[in-house]
Amino acid sequence: MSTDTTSADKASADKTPAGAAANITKWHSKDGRFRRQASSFRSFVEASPDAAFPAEAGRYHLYVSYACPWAHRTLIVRKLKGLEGVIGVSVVHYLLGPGGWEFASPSEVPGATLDDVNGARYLRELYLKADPEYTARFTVPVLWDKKTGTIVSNESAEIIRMFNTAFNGLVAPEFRDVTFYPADLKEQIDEINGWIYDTVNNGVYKAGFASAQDAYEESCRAVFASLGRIEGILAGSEFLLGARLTEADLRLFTTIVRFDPVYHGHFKCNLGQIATDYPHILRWTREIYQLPGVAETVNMDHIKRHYYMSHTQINPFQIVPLSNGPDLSQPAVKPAGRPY
Ligand SMILES: N[C@@H](CCC(=O)N[C@@H](CS)C(=O)NCC(=O)O)C(=O)O
Repeated sequence: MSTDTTSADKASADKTPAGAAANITKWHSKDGRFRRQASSFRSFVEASPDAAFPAEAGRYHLYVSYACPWAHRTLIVRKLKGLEGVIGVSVVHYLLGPGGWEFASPSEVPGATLDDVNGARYLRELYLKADPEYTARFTVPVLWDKKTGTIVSNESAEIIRMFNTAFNGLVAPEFRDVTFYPADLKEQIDEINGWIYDTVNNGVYKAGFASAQDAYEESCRAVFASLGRIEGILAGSEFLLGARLTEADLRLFTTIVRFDPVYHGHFKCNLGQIATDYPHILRWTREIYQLPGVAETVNMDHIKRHYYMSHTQINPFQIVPLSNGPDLSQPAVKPAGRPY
């Protein structure tokens, strides 16, 4: 992940509401390219009771947005690892407004929650509680430690690794051996995550937030080159790395469910669509969507409203398009192709 310091990185440094309002949508650097900042809180919950952050039921709390593809990964792994009774969740309002992510009652915004753990109105309050000197962006997801009152991690890639193993002693027996990062596939998972992160997960953002034509075109073409490569892999394989569902699939899935309804139009990734041009990716998306518990982590209303209504520099009238993309509840039919 890039650690370049950009004007976007510093966008949240001005903590006054006016400063935040002026900066919240400034995501691109002087050269017109979007660079995602590196996450700041990088501790790990571990199984050992002697660890700085030992796994304990009810001690850790996850703050997410249903809209955010990075937060979405953590929600899926929490669900598929049977961690719902062990780690609580709070969900922010879909709108990323001038003050950053804000909590809302479910009666005000269905699907959102208030912050029952810290009583915060804005997510930024948690960051400043954890580190009063914090000057970077106030992002979701956040894994919060209720015992020490701090942020364990705000890096989704690492939160899903913790969820994968650290809490195994606390989950029901049927979830203990479930792993999305099996020892024999680690290298392959890391390798595929690398190019999928750069060209697809983050690639759509690089296309969408580019403020220079060449930066947009380069990123958009890279998105579709990788989708073509992925379509080829999934034509001959049930999941990205064979018959086992891994972390690599879950990380890609959250971008693909947003692709047709959001990235195709809003981020101008319009050289193709999953529904019509990538039958193998569509089959794979449906397969994952239909795993028990996954569909309830996909809130298309929050997803669409977040992107189309928050990024007013791209969509000033905040019109939210009607389509939700392909119906993922339809049977996951394998199109004609190589047998796997
Ligand atoms: N590296 C982080 C990235 C998280 C991230 O960029 N989240 C976005 C939402 S999709 C966010 O909260 N942005 C708020 C902001 O930048 O002000 C992760 O994967 O956990």
